[in-house]
Amino acid sequence: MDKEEQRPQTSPHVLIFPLPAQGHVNSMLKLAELLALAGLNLTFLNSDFVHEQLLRHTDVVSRFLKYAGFEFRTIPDGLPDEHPRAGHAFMEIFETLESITKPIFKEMLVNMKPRVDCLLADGVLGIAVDVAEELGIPIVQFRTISACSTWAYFAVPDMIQAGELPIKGKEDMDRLITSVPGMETFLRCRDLPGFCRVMDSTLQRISEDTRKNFKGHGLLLNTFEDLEGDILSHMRTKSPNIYTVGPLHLHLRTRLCDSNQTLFDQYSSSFYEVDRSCLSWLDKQPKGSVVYVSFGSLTVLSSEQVFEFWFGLVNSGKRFLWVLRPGIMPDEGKNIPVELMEGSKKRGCIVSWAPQEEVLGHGAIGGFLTHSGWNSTLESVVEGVPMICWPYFADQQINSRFVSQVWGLGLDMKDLCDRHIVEKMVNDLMVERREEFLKSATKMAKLAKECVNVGGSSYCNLDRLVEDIRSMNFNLEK
Ligand SMILES: O=c1ccn([C@@H]2O[C@H](COP(=O)(O)OP(=O)(O)O[C@H]3O[C@H](CO)[C@@H](O)[C@H](O)[C@H]3O)[C@@H](O)[C@H]2O)c(=O)[nH]1
Repeated sequence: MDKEEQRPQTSPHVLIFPLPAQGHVNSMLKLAELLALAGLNLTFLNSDFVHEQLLRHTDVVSRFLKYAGFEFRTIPDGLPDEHPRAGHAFMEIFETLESITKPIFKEMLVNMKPRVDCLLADGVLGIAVDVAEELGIPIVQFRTISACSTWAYFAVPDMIQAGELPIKGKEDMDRLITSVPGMETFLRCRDLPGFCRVMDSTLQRISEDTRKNFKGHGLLLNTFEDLEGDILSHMRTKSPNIYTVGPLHLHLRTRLCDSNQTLFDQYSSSFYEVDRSCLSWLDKQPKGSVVYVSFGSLTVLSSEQVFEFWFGLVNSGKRFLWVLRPGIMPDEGKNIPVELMEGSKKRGCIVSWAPQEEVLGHGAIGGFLTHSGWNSTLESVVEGVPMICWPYFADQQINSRFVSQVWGLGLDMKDLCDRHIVEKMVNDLMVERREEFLKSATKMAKLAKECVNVGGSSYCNLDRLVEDIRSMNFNLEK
């Protein structure tokens, strides 16, 4: 029996289309599994490149076989195989998605059987919105970033109109931005993404795509009301139909446990080989003593930057577990100073990719030095781990401001990359201000759990989304 015959006939068919990037595919796969558990028929559309990584490094494809109504399909992202798909070069994908992927996607949708009843597309895929509109298919968009970042992106035209953008140069960085409702008192120029610093086509595209997010049948966010309720209330004045369903990884874990499914910690959607040896190393470290360091899947660092972090970590005298992903440092080749090698041997563990969710949940972890990608931020929030933020690009700049200024969950290093600052911040996080950060982090972790439990806001919103998709009745006044 092929997949088409296995699909429950009474359920609608939803096509899920993520941006082909680790941070996007991770959360959309989790959402997909939640929807599969709810019995919807789903097609998950990966780029050929991403699908190959998943096949190589995970069992995710076989894992989804158990859902009768689930199918993976693939599509080219238009980039050559050897493209790094990281750092600022990643942005080139938006051009090839438009020129190469879009027409293929349209034809795929026209011919897909059974017919697609609803498109659940990544909110940065303007191409999906265009095609859905052209073919008259209902679309729910999913922004994989925080509500606060989405809201700041939405306000870009207002910032321009108010003369607050463009930023005039380095001396302008501490100026307060006052035209983003809800952030008037603390959002500075330096908290805006790099693309706001130069008025180019990226800024225009991101701003236009974000405006489109508020025009579909619904906007889905991987966040929870207790974390971002204030900003969400501003957003709801522009788009009443917002579903907050996060933290998705915790939500999925909870619902899988409820339905007695496979343990979540054995489930990876990594594009890299996961090195689980760091878990045995963590087992040998004292409780709360280790700083976990990871900059996600897209950050690119110079060897100078790597050495500044490394010296800062070693000089802090604290234990550390550091993920140095393949390709994170394209200019590697500099000799590593002896004191770094020795300091790392004594107190460090370096791996090329870690089982991050499990690492953050390990009792030995006391803090997280992060690039403030939204998944990493949420994973830290869920485990009650305080953060030092070193935002690299895009939404990360805003997330890090909220972590330090609004939620009190850690420190924001912003544009600084200096061994003395790293050392001081590690000491502040792990010793001097430890109690203060732990208190807020523990409280927020508890609220996150409540949101995804039966009756919690994210739990109810997911049920509402499934119901709305089933009835194809997106009440925009809800
Ligand atoms: O060794 C590692 C390192 C990371 N991860 C996972 O990889 C994901 C990384 O996601 P994220 O923290 O969001 O960072 P990026 O990979 O940089 O994500 C991109 O996508 C995010 C969601 O849209 C944005 O917030 C970021 O700015 C953008 O760079 C997380 O789920 C981590 O658990 C691992 O499993 N092992």
